[in-house]
Amino acid sequence: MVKVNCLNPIANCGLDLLTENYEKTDNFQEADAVLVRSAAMHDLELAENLAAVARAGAGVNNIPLDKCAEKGIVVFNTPGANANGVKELVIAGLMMASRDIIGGINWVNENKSDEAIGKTMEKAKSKFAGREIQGKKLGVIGLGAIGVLVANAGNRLGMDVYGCDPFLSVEHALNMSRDITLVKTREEIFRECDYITVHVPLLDDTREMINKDTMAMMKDGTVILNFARDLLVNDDDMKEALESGKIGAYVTDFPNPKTANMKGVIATPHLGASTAESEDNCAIMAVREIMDYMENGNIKNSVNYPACDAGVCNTAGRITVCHKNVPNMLTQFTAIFSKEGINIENMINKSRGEYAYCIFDIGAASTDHLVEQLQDIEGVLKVRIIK
Ligand SMILES: NC(=O)c1ccc[n+]([C@@H]2O[C@H](COP(=O)([O-])OP(=O)(O)OC[C@H]3O[C@@H](n4cnc5c(N)ncnc54)[C@H](O)[C@@H]3O)[C@@H](O)[C@H]2O)c1
Ligand SMILES: O=C(O)CC[C@@H](O)C(=O)O
Repeated sequence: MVKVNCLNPIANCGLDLLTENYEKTDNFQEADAVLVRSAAMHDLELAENLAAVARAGAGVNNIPLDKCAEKGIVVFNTPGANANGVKELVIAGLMMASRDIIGGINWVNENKSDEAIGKTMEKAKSKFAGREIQGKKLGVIGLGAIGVLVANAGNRLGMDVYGCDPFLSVEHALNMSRDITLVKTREEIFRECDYITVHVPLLDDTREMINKDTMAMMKDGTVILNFARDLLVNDDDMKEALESGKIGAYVTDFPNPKTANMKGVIATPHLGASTAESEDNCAIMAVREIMDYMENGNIKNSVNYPACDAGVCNTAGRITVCHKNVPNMLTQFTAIFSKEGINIENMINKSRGEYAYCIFDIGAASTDHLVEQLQDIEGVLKVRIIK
């Protein structure tokens, strides 16, 4: 029985895929697999039995990826599964920053008892006048699942769209409208655009990419949209830029104690992926990834181990090994099978940075004795019997 712990609520349509071989547990420490959304995992103790963590979403900065890799715990995410939900909220953000929709709605609420509201509003409305986005320049930093959808939507809304992504994948490039101008550096976006939206993961290279120096390059009144992570922006510098008018508005899905109370900020409470469709897509993808890993040892969409797919095992046994990507590991593994007189019928070994993963399909049923010997090799992080 595989024990699954959910650190956040996960949509039922995903959990319903779990068969009778799986059991939900409220105890994180006894889980073999964990499903998580935004819960912070950095301070959690990782038990020996934990084999997999699936993030029902894109960002994995709430998960200690290296600590997991070091313990042979494979971490998955669900690329693209919530991208449309975020894109739609970004478009709402573009509109809210351009037309004073919020000021207007607040005015109606404040004046809802006015019998003559139909007349008074005609006088009041000039306070809430805005500008149109058509013909304005939109800069998209990060052209991944979300960035490409935002760039294409901006283009369809008549915006002049610039995009930047030093690691642009072929898949995303193929999905991008040819009307979008690709630039090499984010500085070109900072200098050119009226609206700048960031869709990058939070990494050392992207942390506080919107700061005093980069905002100094921007046109006066530039609108910044941040539906990625709050730490991509230096909040103190943003406050100064909003006060001086350098930045016209800061739209963020990640308010914190500083920005929640900052003049010029339009904030939503991390709502980007909070749609029934996104939650369902993420839950289904995350559960399928966990099931394929637990049942077959296959890895798809991992963020700390290489992709590895051996299909369903049709030999007598299958053993998987998470290990350090260092010389001489395979020789030591195969020596053990050879000593036990077991034929390796199929074998896949893949590496990713410091870590590697091996699937052995063997001609005999796997035994605890085999696992113990493999586990004793220096550099081996986790060994699992699949069959
Ligand atoms: N508001 C929400 O609810 C919500 C929902 C989903 C994702 N997110 C955030 O949005 C981020 C992007 O999500 P996604 O699904 O598009 O992920 P993704 O992995 O598909 O795309 C990220 C893109 O950023 C690019 N990138 C990395 N470093 C870069 C750099 N220095 N400069 C420019 N581009 C760089 C990558 O090449 C990739 O194409 C996530 O990491 C997450 O933090 C927020
Ligand atoms: O799970 C959520 O609600 C948000 C997910 C989002 O931040 C992500 O990175 O995918």
